Amino acid sequence: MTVTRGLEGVVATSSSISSIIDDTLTYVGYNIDDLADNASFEEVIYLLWHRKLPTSAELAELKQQLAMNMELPKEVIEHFKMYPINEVHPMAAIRTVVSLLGLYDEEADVMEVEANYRKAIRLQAKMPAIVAAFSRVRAGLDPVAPRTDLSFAANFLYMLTGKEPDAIAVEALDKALVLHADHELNASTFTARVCVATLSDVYSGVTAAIGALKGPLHGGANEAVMKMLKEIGTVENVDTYVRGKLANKEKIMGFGHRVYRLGDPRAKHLKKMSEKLTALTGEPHWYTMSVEIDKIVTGEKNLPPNVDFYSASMYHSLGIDHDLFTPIFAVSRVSGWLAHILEQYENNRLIRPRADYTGPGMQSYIPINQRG
Ligand SMILES: CC(=O)SCCNC(=O)CCNC(=O)[C@H](O)C(C)(C)COP(=O)(O)OP(=O)(O)OC[C@H]1O[C@@H](n2cnc3c(N)ncnc32)[C@H](O)[C@@H]1OP(=O)(O)O
Ligand SMILES: O=C([O-])CC(=O)C(=O)O
Repeated sequence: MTVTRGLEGVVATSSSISSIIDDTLTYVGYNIDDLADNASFEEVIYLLWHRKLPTSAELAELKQQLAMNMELPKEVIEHFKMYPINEVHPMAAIRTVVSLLGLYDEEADVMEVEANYRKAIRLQAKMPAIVAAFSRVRAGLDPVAPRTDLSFAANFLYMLTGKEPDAIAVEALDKALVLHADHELNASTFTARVCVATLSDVYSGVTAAIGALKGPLHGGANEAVMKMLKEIGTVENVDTYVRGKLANKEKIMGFGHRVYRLGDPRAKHLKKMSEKLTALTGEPHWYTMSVEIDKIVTGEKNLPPNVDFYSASMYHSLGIDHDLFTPIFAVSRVSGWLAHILEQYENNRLIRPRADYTGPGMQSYIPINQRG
Protein backbone atom coordinates (compact mmCIF):
# COMPACT_ATOMS: atom_id res chain seq x y z
CA MET A 1 0.00 0.00 0.00
CA THR A 2 1.27 3.49 -0.81
CA VAL A 3 0.35 6.07 1.78
CA THR A 4 -0.10 9.68 0.64
CA ARG A 5 0.36 11.63 3.88
CA GLY A 6 -2.46 14.09 4.40
CA LEU A 7 -3.97 12.85 1.12
CA GLU A 8 -1.84 15.48 -0.67
CA GLY A 9 -2.67 15.58 -4.37
CA VAL A 10 -5.24 12.76 -4.06
CA VAL A 11 -8.35 13.42 -6.17
CA ALA A 12 -11.19 12.10 -4.02
CA THR A 13 -14.30 13.27 -5.85
CA SER A 14 -15.65 15.09 -8.90
CA SER A 15 -17.36 18.41 -8.26
CA SER A 16 -18.80 21.24 -10.34
CA ILE A 17 -18.81 23.79 -7.52
CA SER A 18 -15.35 25.40 -7.31
CA SER A 19 -11.93 24.81 -8.80
CA ILE A 20 -8.31 25.68 -8.09
CA ILE A 21 -6.31 25.33 -11.29
CA ASP A 22 -2.85 26.88 -11.68
CA ASP A 23 -3.41 28.97 -8.54
CA THR A 24 -6.64 30.45 -9.95
CA LEU A 25 -9.80 30.01 -7.88
CA THR A 26 -13.19 29.91 -9.57
CA TYR A 27 -16.72 29.33 -8.30
CA VAL A 28 -18.64 27.52 -11.06
CA GLY A 29 -16.14 28.89 -13.57
CA TYR A 30 -16.32 32.52 -12.39
CA ASN A 31 -12.94 33.93 -11.34
CA ILE A 32 -12.87 34.84 -7.65
CA ASP A 33 -11.45 38.28 -8.54
CA ASP A 34 -14.56 39.11 -10.59
CA LEU A 35 -16.85 37.82 -7.87
CA ALA A 36 -14.99 39.71 -5.11
CA ASP A 37 -15.24 42.96 -7.07
CA ASN A 38 -18.81 42.59 -8.29
CA ALA A 39 -20.97 39.95 -6.60
CA SER A 40 -22.90 40.07 -3.33
CA PHE A 41 -22.69 37.13 -0.93
CA GLU A 42 -26.33 36.23 -1.65
CA GLU A 43 -25.49 35.98 -5.37
CA VAL A 44 -22.61 33.66 -4.52
CA ILE A 45 -24.85 31.45 -2.36
CA TYR A 46 -27.22 31.12 -5.31
CA LEU A 47 -24.33 30.42 -7.68
CA LEU A 48 -22.91 27.65 -5.48
CA TRP A 49 -26.29 25.99 -4.90
CA HIS A 50 -27.70 26.30 -8.44
CA ARG A 51 -24.46 26.49 -10.54
CA LYS A 52 -25.68 29.66 -12.25
CA LEU A 53 -25.87 33.34 -11.36
CA PRO A 54 -29.39 34.39 -10.28
CA THR A 55 -31.72 36.68 -12.19
CA SER A 56 -32.98 39.71 -10.24
CA ALA A 57 -36.18 37.82 -9.35
CA GLU A 58 -34.29 34.71 -8.20
CA LEU A 59 -31.94 36.82 -6.10
CA ALA A 60 -34.82 38.74 -4.53
CA GLU A 61 -36.53 35.46 -3.62
CA LEU A 62 -33.38 34.00 -2.06
CA LYS A 63 -32.80 37.19 -0.05
CA GLN A 64 -36.36 37.06 1.22
CA GLN A 65 -36.10 33.39 2.16
CA LEU A 66 -32.86 34.03 4.04
CA ALA A 67 -34.22 37.04 5.91
CA MET A 68 -37.41 35.14 6.84
CA ASN A 69 -35.46 32.18 8.24
CA MET A 70 -32.87 34.04 10.33
CA GLU A 71 -34.74 34.15 13.61
CA LEU A 72 -33.55 31.51 16.11
CA PRO A 73 -35.85 29.23 18.11
CA LYS A 74 -36.04 30.40 21.73
CA GLU A 75 -34.51 27.07 22.79
CA VAL A 76 -31.18 28.16 21.31
CA ILE A 77 -31.04 31.30 23.44
CA GLU A 78 -32.09 29.29 26.52
CA HIS A 79 -29.33 26.84 25.66
CA PHE A 80 -26.70 29.62 25.57
CA LYS A 81 -27.78 30.66 29.06
CA MET A 82 -27.39 27.11 30.41
CA TYR A 83 -23.64 26.74 30.01
CA PRO A 84 -20.63 28.82 31.13
CA ILE A 85 -20.82 31.00 28.03
CA ASN A 86 -17.79 33.08 28.92
CA GLU A 87 -15.61 30.00 29.18
CA VAL A 88 -16.43 28.28 25.90
CA HIS A 89 -14.95 29.04 22.50
CA PRO A 90 -17.66 30.32 20.14
CA MET A 91 -16.72 27.67 17.56
CA ALA A 92 -17.54 24.96 20.11
CA ALA A 93 -20.83 26.72 20.89
CA ILE A 94 -21.76 27.06 17.22
CA ARG A 95 -20.90 23.43 16.55
CA THR A 96 -23.20 22.43 19.42
CA VAL A 97 -26.02 24.78 18.45
CA VAL A 98 -26.10 23.62 14.81
CA SER A 99 -26.50 20.09 16.12
CA LEU A 100 -29.19 21.34 18.52
CA LEU A 101 -31.09 23.04 15.67
CA GLY A 102 -31.42 19.63 14.04
CA LEU A 103 -33.49 18.52 17.05
CA TYR A 104 -36.06 21.24 16.37
CA ASP A 105 -36.24 20.70 12.59
CA GLU A 106 -39.05 18.33 11.74
CA GLU A 107 -37.44 17.71 8.35
CA ALA A 108 -34.00 16.93 9.80
CA ASP A 109 -34.04 13.33 8.57
CA VAL A 110 -36.17 13.81 5.47
CA MET A 111 -33.83 13.05 2.58
CA GLU A 112 -35.83 14.38 -0.41
CA VAL A 113 -33.98 16.95 -2.55
CA GLU A 114 -36.51 19.75 -1.84
CA ALA A 115 -36.41 19.10 1.90
CA ASN A 116 -32.60 19.21 1.87
CA TYR A 117 -32.73 22.51 0.00
CA ARG A 118 -35.15 23.96 2.55
CA LYS A 119 -32.78 22.88 5.34
CA ALA A 120 -29.90 24.53 3.49
CA ILE A 121 -31.81 27.84 3.47
CA ARG A 122 -32.66 27.52 7.17
CA LEU A 123 -29.08 26.72 8.18
CA GLN A 124 -27.50 29.40 5.99
CA ALA A 125 -29.95 31.96 7.39
CA LYS A 126 -29.44 30.97 11.01
CA MET A 127 -25.62 30.87 11.07
CA PRO A 128 -25.14 34.67 11.39
CA ALA A 129 -27.95 34.80 13.96
CA ILE A 130 -26.25 32.09 16.06
CA VAL A 131 -22.90 33.91 16.05
CA ALA A 132 -24.51 37.27 16.84
CA ALA A 133 -26.74 35.86 19.60
CA PHE A 134 -23.83 34.04 21.20
CA SER A 135 -21.79 37.22 21.23
CA ARG A 136 -24.61 39.27 22.77
CA VAL A 137 -25.68 36.73 25.38
CA ARG A 138 -22.12 36.39 26.66
CA ALA A 139 -21.92 40.17 26.92
CA GLY A 140 -25.11 40.14 29.05
CA LEU A 141 -27.18 41.65 26.23
CA ASP A 142 -30.43 40.51 24.63
CA PRO A 143 -30.20 39.07 21.10
CA VAL A 144 -31.29 41.44 18.33
CA ALA A 145 -33.95 40.20 15.89
CA PRO A 146 -32.96 40.28 12.19
CA ARG A 147 -34.49 42.83 9.78
CA THR A 148 -36.03 41.82 6.49
CA ASP A 149 -34.83 45.01 4.72
CA LEU A 150 -31.10 44.45 5.24
CA SER A 151 -28.63 42.43 3.19
CA PHE A 152 -27.15 39.25 4.67
CA ALA A 153 -23.87 41.02 5.61
CA ALA A 154 -25.66 44.09 7.00
CA ASN A 155 -28.07 41.93 8.99
CA PHE A 156 -25.19 40.05 10.58
CA LEU A 157 -23.50 43.28 11.73
CA TYR A 158 -26.87 44.65 12.85
CA MET A 159 -27.67 41.55 14.93
CA LEU A 160 -24.16 41.70 16.41
CA THR A 161 -24.18 45.37 17.45
CA GLY A 162 -27.86 46.38 17.49
CA LYS A 163 -26.93 49.34 15.26
CA GLU A 164 -27.33 49.81 11.53
CA PRO A 165 -23.78 49.34 10.18
CA ASP A 166 -21.77 51.82 8.04
CA ALA A 167 -21.70 51.18 4.30
CA ILE A 168 -17.95 50.53 4.40
CA ALA A 169 -18.34 47.86 7.11
CA VAL A 170 -21.07 46.13 5.07
CA GLU A 171 -18.92 46.28 1.93
CA ALA A 172 -15.92 44.78 3.74
CA LEU A 173 -17.88 41.99 5.38
CA ASP A 174 -19.77 41.16 2.19
CA LYS A 175 -16.47 40.85 0.31
CA ALA A 176 -15.02 38.64 3.03
CA LEU A 177 -18.10 36.40 2.88
CA VAL A 178 -17.77 36.10 -0.91
CA LEU A 179 -14.08 35.24 -0.62
CA HIS A 180 -14.57 32.55 2.06
CA ALA A 181 -17.65 30.84 0.59
CA ASP A 182 -16.12 27.78 -1.03
CA HIS A 183 -12.73 26.24 -1.69
CA GLU A 184 -12.86 22.91 -3.46
CA LEU A 185 -12.07 19.96 -1.20
CA ASN A 186 -10.64 21.76 1.83
CA ALA A 187 -10.58 19.87 5.14
CA SER A 188 -13.95 21.01 6.49
CA THR A 189 -15.74 20.47 3.16
CA PHE A 190 -14.21 17.01 2.85
CA THR A 191 -15.37 16.30 6.41
CA ALA A 192 -18.92 17.33 5.50
CA ARG A 193 -18.88 15.10 2.43
CA VAL A 194 -17.48 12.09 4.32
CA CYS A 195 -20.19 12.51 6.95
CA VAL A 196 -23.16 12.76 4.61
CA ALA A 197 -21.83 10.05 2.29
CA THR A 198 -23.02 7.61 4.98
CA LEU A 199 -26.47 9.11 4.16
CA SER A 200 -26.42 10.95 7.46
CA ASP A 201 -28.38 14.23 7.58
CA VAL A 202 -27.49 17.83 6.65
CA TYR A 203 -27.18 18.95 10.30
CA SER A 204 -24.69 16.17 11.02
CA GLY A 205 -22.64 17.15 7.95
CA VAL A 206 -22.48 20.83 8.93
CA THR A 207 -21.77 20.02 12.59
CA ALA A 208 -18.83 17.82 11.54
CA ALA A 209 -17.56 20.52 9.17
CA ILE A 210 -17.62 23.19 11.89
CA GLY A 211 -15.48 20.89 14.04
CA ALA A 212 -12.91 20.61 11.23
CA LEU A 213 -12.90 24.36 10.49
CA LYS A 214 -12.19 25.15 14.15
CA GLY A 215 -8.58 23.88 14.06
CA PRO A 216 -5.71 26.42 13.71
CA LEU A 217 -4.30 24.69 10.61
CA HIS A 218 -7.59 25.54 8.86
CA GLY A 219 -10.16 28.24 9.74
CA GLY A 220 -8.82 28.76 13.25
CA ALA A 221 -5.72 30.41 11.75
CA ASN A 222 -7.38 33.85 11.44
CA GLU A 223 -7.82 34.14 15.22
CA ALA A 224 -4.23 32.87 15.69
CA VAL A 225 -2.96 35.60 13.32
CA MET A 226 -4.56 38.30 15.49
CA LYS A 227 -3.05 36.73 18.62
CA MET A 228 0.37 36.90 16.94
CA LEU A 229 -0.13 40.54 15.88
CA LYS A 230 -1.01 41.46 19.48
CA GLU A 231 2.00 39.55 20.80
CA ILE A 232 4.33 41.38 18.39
CA GLY A 233 2.73 44.72 19.32
CA THR A 234 4.81 47.11 17.19
CA VAL A 235 6.30 47.25 13.70
CA GLU A 236 9.79 47.45 15.24
CA ASN A 237 9.32 44.03 16.90
CA VAL A 238 8.31 42.21 13.71
CA ASP A 239 11.78 41.30 12.44
CA THR A 240 13.08 39.68 15.66
CA TYR A 241 9.78 37.91 16.35
CA VAL A 242 9.29 36.41 12.90
CA ARG A 243 12.92 35.47 12.25
CA GLY A 244 13.06 33.92 15.73
CA LYS A 245 10.01 31.76 15.04
CA LEU A 246 11.31 30.69 11.64
CA ALA A 247 14.74 29.82 13.12
CA ASN A 248 12.93 27.62 15.69
CA LYS A 249 10.99 25.95 12.84
CA GLU A 250 7.73 27.30 14.24
CA LYS A 251 4.86 28.06 11.88
CA ILE A 252 3.71 31.61 11.21
CA MET A 253 -0.06 31.52 11.15
CA GLY A 254 -1.79 32.74 7.99
CA PHE A 255 1.01 31.57 5.67
CA GLY A 256 1.37 28.54 3.45
CA HIS A 257 -1.21 26.44 1.70
CA ARG A 258 -1.63 22.83 0.66
CA VAL A 259 -2.70 23.70 -2.89
CA TYR A 260 -1.48 27.20 -3.83
CA ARG A 261 2.18 27.55 -4.69
CA LEU A 262 2.37 31.11 -6.06
CA GLY A 263 -0.11 32.54 -3.54
CA ASP A 264 -3.73 32.58 -2.46
CA PRO A 265 -5.69 34.83 -4.88
CA ARG A 266 -8.08 35.83 -2.08
CA ALA A 267 -5.36 37.42 0.06
CA LYS A 268 -4.86 40.54 -2.09
CA HIS A 269 -8.53 41.53 -1.71
CA LEU A 270 -8.38 41.20 2.06
CA LYS A 271 -5.04 43.05 2.12
CA LYS A 272 -6.65 46.00 0.33
CA MET A 273 -9.61 46.02 2.76
CA SER A 274 -7.24 45.75 5.72
CA GLU A 275 -5.24 48.77 4.51
CA LYS A 276 -8.42 50.82 4.03
CA LEU A 277 -10.08 49.88 7.33
CA THR A 278 -7.00 50.11 9.57
CA ALA A 279 -6.41 53.63 8.18
CA LEU A 280 -10.04 54.58 8.83
CA THR A 281 -9.93 53.35 12.43
CA GLY A 282 -6.64 55.20 13.06
CA GLU A 283 -4.78 51.96 13.75
CA PRO A 284 -2.68 51.53 10.59
CA HIS A 285 0.00 49.64 12.54
CA TRP A 286 -1.99 46.40 12.31
CA TYR A 287 -1.71 46.64 8.54
CA THR A 288 1.92 47.84 8.52
CA MET A 289 2.93 45.01 10.84
CA SER A 290 1.11 42.51 8.63
CA VAL A 291 2.92 43.77 5.54
CA GLU A 292 6.31 43.48 7.29
CA ILE A 293 5.53 39.90 8.41
CA ASP A 294 4.42 39.08 4.87
CA LYS A 295 7.72 40.44 3.41
CA ILE A 296 9.82 38.28 5.73
CA VAL A 297 7.84 35.01 5.51
CA THR A 298 7.36 35.26 1.74
CA GLY A 299 10.98 36.35 1.22
CA GLU A 300 12.64 33.82 3.56
CA LYS A 301 10.39 30.79 3.13
CA ASN A 302 8.64 31.46 -0.17
CA LEU A 303 5.34 30.98 1.68
CA PRO A 304 2.79 33.64 0.63
CA PRO A 305 -0.11 34.66 2.90
CA ASN A 306 -3.35 32.68 2.72
CA VAL A 307 -6.94 33.88 3.16
CA ASP A 308 -6.60 33.94 6.95
CA PHE A 309 -3.72 36.43 7.16
CA TYR A 310 -5.09 39.84 6.18
CA SER A 311 -8.64 38.95 7.24
CA ALA A 312 -7.44 39.16 10.87
CA SER A 313 -6.51 42.88 10.83
CA MET A 314 -9.56 43.57 8.67
CA TYR A 315 -12.04 41.94 11.10
CA HIS A 316 -10.28 43.62 14.04
CA SER A 317 -10.87 46.98 12.35
CA LEU A 318 -14.58 46.17 12.10
CA GLY A 319 -14.59 45.94 15.91
CA ILE A 320 -15.26 42.20 15.89
CA ASP A 321 -14.13 40.14 18.89
CA HIS A 322 -11.10 38.06 17.94
CA ASP A 323 -12.67 34.73 18.83
CA LEU A 324 -15.52 35.49 16.41
CA PHE A 325 -13.16 35.57 13.39
CA THR A 326 -13.42 31.82 12.75
CA PRO A 327 -17.21 31.80 13.34
CA ILE A 328 -17.49 34.46 10.59
CA PHE A 329 -15.57 32.09 8.33
CA ALA A 330 -18.21 29.47 9.17
CA VAL A 331 -21.06 31.93 8.42
CA SER A 332 -19.67 32.16 4.90
CA ARG A 333 -18.32 28.62 4.38
CA VAL A 334 -21.61 26.99 5.37
CA SER A 335 -22.75 28.03 1.87
CA GLY A 336 -19.99 25.88 0.35
CA TRP A 337 -20.53 23.01 2.79
CA LEU A 338 -24.22 22.95 1.89
CA ALA A 339 -23.47 23.04 -1.85
CA HIS A 340 -21.10 20.08 -1.43
CA ILE A 341 -23.53 18.18 0.81
CA LEU A 342 -26.31 18.56 -1.79
CA GLU A 343 -23.88 17.52 -4.54
CA GLN A 344 -22.74 14.49 -2.54
CA TYR A 345 -26.36 13.32 -2.12
CA GLU A 346 -26.94 13.72 -5.89
CA ASN A 347 -24.40 11.03 -6.76
CA ASN A 348 -23.53 9.34 -3.49
CA ARG A 349 -21.08 6.60 -2.70
CA LEU A 350 -19.74 5.84 0.78
CA ILE A 351 -16.29 7.42 1.31
CA ARG A 352 -14.10 4.82 2.91
CA PRO A 353 -10.36 4.79 2.18
CA ARG A 354 -7.86 2.25 3.56
CA ALA A 355 -5.10 2.45 6.18
CA ASP A 356 -1.68 0.86 5.84
CA TYR A 357 -1.50 -1.10 9.12
CA THR A 358 1.80 -0.53 11.01
CA GLY A 359 1.02 -2.28 14.33
CA PRO A 360 2.32 -5.67 15.56
CA GLY A 361 1.77 -8.89 13.57
CA MET A 362 -0.64 -11.62 14.65
CA GLN A 363 -0.58 -12.14 18.43
CA SER A 364 -2.16 -14.79 20.67
CA TYR A 365 -4.70 -13.56 23.19
CA ILE A 366 -3.35 -13.74 26.78
CA PRO A 367 -5.93 -14.16 29.59
CA ILE A 368 -5.81 -11.24 32.05
CA ASN A 369 -4.48 -13.30 34.98
CA GLN A 370 -1.48 -14.40 32.89
CA ARG A 371 -0.36 -10.91 31.77
CA GLY A 372 2.83 -9.52 33.29
C1 LIG B 1 -8.50 28.60 5.23
C2 LIG B 1 -7.32 27.77 5.41
O1 LIG B 1 -7.44 26.67 5.88
S1 LIG B 1 -5.83 28.35 4.83
C3 LIG B 1 -4.64 27.61 5.89
C4 LIG B 1 -4.72 28.19 7.29
N1 LIG B 1 -3.67 27.66 8.14
C5 LIG B 1 -2.58 28.34 8.50
O2 LIG B 1 -2.39 29.50 8.12
C6 LIG B 1 -1.63 27.65 9.44
C7 LIG B 1 -0.18 27.81 8.98
N2 LIG B 1 0.08 27.07 7.79
C8 LIG B 1 0.29 25.71 7.81
O3 LIG B 1 0.30 25.09 8.88
C9 LIG B 1 0.49 24.97 6.51
O4 LIG B 1 1.06 25.82 5.54
C10 LIG B 1 -0.82 24.37 5.98
C11 LIG B 1 -1.47 23.51 7.06
C12 LIG B 1 -1.79 25.46 5.57
C13 LIG B 1 -0.52 23.49 4.75
O5 LIG B 1 0.24 22.47 5.22
P1 LIG B 1 0.97 21.34 4.38
O6 LIG B 1 0.68 21.40 2.96
O7 LIG B 1 0.70 20.07 5.09
O8 LIG B 1 2.47 21.75 4.58
P2 LIG B 1 3.38 21.32 5.80
O9 LIG B 1 2.77 21.71 7.10
O10 LIG B 1 3.78 19.91 5.62
O11 LIG B 1 4.62 22.27 5.54
C14 LIG B 1 5.63 22.05 4.53
C15 LIG B 1 6.87 22.80 4.97
O12 LIG B 1 6.61 24.20 4.99
C16 LIG B 1 6.72 24.71 6.31
N3 LIG B 1 5.59 25.59 6.57
C17 LIG B 1 4.33 25.44 6.11
N4 LIG B 1 3.57 26.43 6.56
C18 LIG B 1 4.36 27.22 7.29
C19 LIG B 1 4.14 28.40 8.02
N5 LIG B 1 2.94 28.95 8.07
N6 LIG B 1 5.17 28.97 8.67
C20 LIG B 1 6.40 28.42 8.60
N7 LIG B 1 6.67 27.28 7.95
C21 LIG B 1 5.66 26.70 7.29
C22 LIG B 1 6.65 23.50 7.23
O13 LIG B 1 7.27 23.73 8.46
C23 LIG B 1 7.32 22.46 6.39
O14 LIG B 1 8.71 22.67 6.46
P3 LIG B 1 9.75 21.44 6.44
O15 LIG B 1 9.53 20.77 5.11
O16 LIG B 1 11.05 22.10 6.59
O17 LIG B 1 9.35 20.56 7.59
O1 LIG C 1 -8.38 24.73 0.77
C1 LIG C 1 -7.80 24.62 1.85
O2 LIG C 1 -7.04 23.66 2.14
C2 LIG C 1 -7.93 25.65 2.89
C3 LIG C 1 -8.50 26.93 2.41
O3 LIG C 1 -7.83 27.77 1.87
C4 LIG C 1 -9.95 27.13 2.56
O4 LIG C 1 -10.65 26.24 3.04
O5 LIG C 1 -10.44 28.21 2.19
